[in-house]
Amino acid sequence: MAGLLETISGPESLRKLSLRELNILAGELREVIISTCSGNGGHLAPSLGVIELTIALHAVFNSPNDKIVWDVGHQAYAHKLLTGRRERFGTLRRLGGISGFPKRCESPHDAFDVGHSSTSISAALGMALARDLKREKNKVLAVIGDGSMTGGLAYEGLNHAGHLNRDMVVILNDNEMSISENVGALSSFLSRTITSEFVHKIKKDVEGFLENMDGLGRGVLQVAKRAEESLKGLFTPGMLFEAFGFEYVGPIDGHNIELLMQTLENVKRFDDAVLIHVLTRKGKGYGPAETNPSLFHGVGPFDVTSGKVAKGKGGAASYTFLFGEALNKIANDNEKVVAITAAMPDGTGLSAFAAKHPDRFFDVGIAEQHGVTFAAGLAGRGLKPVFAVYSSFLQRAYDQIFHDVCLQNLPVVFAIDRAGVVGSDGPTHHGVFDLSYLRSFPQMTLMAPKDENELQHMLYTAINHDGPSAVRYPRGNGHGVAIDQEFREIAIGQGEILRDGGDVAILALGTMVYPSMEAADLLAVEGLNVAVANMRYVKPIDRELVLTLAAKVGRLVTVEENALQGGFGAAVLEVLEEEGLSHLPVTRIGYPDCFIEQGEQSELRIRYGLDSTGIAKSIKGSML
Ligand SMILES: Cc1ncc(C[n+]2csc(CCOP(=O)(O)OP(=O)(O)O)c2C)c(N)n1
Ligand SMILES: CC(=O)[C@@H](O)[C@H](O)COP(=O)(O)O
Ligand SMILES: [Mg+2]
Repeated sequence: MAGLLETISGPESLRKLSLRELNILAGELREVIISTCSGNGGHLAPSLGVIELTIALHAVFNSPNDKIVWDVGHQAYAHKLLTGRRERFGTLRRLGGISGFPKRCESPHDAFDVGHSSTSISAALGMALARDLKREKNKVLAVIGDGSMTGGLAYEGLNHAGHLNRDMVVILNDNEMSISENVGALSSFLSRTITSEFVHKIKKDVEGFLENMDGLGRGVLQVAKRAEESLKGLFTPGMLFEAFGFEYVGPIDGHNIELLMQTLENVKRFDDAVLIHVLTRKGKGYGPAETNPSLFHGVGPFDVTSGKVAKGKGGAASYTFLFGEALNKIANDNEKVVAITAAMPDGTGLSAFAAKHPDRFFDVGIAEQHGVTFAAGLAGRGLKPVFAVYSSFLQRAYDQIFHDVCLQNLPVVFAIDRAGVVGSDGPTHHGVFDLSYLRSFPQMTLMAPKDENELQHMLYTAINHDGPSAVRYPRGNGHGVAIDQEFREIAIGQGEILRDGGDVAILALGTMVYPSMEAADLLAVEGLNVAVANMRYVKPIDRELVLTLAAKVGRLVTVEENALQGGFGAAVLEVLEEEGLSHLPVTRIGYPDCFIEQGEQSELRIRYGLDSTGIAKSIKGSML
């Protein structure tokens, strides 16, 4: 590692450096971030894009007294390196290591925990208000990307902040990218810099013209200038933010440390709500990431020289890919099928659908709430919307699922990807609550496939079902099973027995079916006869199957990749209670009542006893 960075013990060290040294430091930060991400994976392109901005922020403001709130937080690697985490940076995103996102428990410089988008303005406003009420002195800054500005929550924050006009700064980091290309009217509005330059030129020309006209009074010049200002306002991004009550500064070059520092120093003196519009390049300084910022947005390990991303573990295709394939095929025959993503066409496997059926594909931006209600509108008019969404991001739209979909019994299909633990992104991103939060809604049909072949049949079943439905499946590879060429419906609410046995019955769901079968094999070696059922549906649950196994075997074990609170096992307990069978011994295996840390998916499943050995161990323990 190069020399300057090693001398930085905290942000205060930056203030001793010359501009030249700050620029050298930017290069060193880039090197460390690229090399660490090449081994650990991570959000490389977003972090490379804000290195100069991060240096300028920490050089001008006084964190942790001043509060810097990063939106999403996936761009905060330079911030981490400058705020005392250089030595631990090699553990980024690893089990037991530092988080890929700001975390208050990790450092006093992390003002707010993040991972989900568009929260920064609201959180920063709360901090500004708290400061004023407590008569403290500090500055509060929110750093938000143009993609995150597509989320409605950002406007709720802007609306309130502009109205209160407290001393706070919003920095809009505009790189014209979300994970993929940014979408929506706002994004085209923000990129009107050419028009703004054009207007600036007109302004200069008009000024020159008026100044050269003898006989025109100063008043006329001022009126003309005001007219030019309003013309400028009509054409520049500033108009929008000024309408919200913010002072608008920019757009400025987000890779020019000197300019950034000057601007921040100026703004530091204001005590109003100010928005600084900063233009940056995603992936800045690393060729492969600049060329392909989507790939390097959140990337796995890669070779630094070639920019080649390491092949995964190989083997079977991912659930995500097979979902996309199946949806494409279903949509070929059913023109009512439309697909929706909230800014994740690649991550959800919908890119192929977008290419094939562009008129039936909708990227709504980072707007899960809108995505759900939009889907409800489409369904209400006879279409079959499939909203492909990560489990943890769908949490955003809880009320829309209730009020706009379930209450009206509208046939919206939720294709819930990243259900279960997701790995290195950690607690903000694990999808371990969807069974609990969806199961409570009347009219909802909720299923989880044991493998990728069952996923395609479930998707087909959901699309043909006349009511709300959800299919949840994990991040990562399928099992490599054969994929049927014909779709078939899987009877709603019907599970299947995969293995008979008389000592104990495992009722397994989704990703836990195969490890449960393996656990049964392990227990067989020890003389235990274990039945295994693939329950398929959490709602409606297969009551008959639960009761049959309860009667035949008498000892039940439920296994799910969800929080135990309110999950699939809880649904089984409810059935038993309703049937007067509460006395039967039941062991529930799933995630406990805590937030699950970051780590490889396999590491976490082992840690929480959700691998075959862990399941076998719990079962043996329950029989002692
Ligand atoms: C609620 C929510 N939905 C989706 C995501 C996934 N996501 C993470 S970053 C990102 C794009 C953010 O774009 P922007 O704010 O412009 O930051 P950039 O990566 O361009 O720096 C998305 C869609 C998320 N983190 N939170
Ligand atoms: C920061 C963020 O929310 C996304 O970039 C997320 O990390 C993507 O996760 P996947 O890698 O599972 O698509
Ligand atoms: Mg962006």
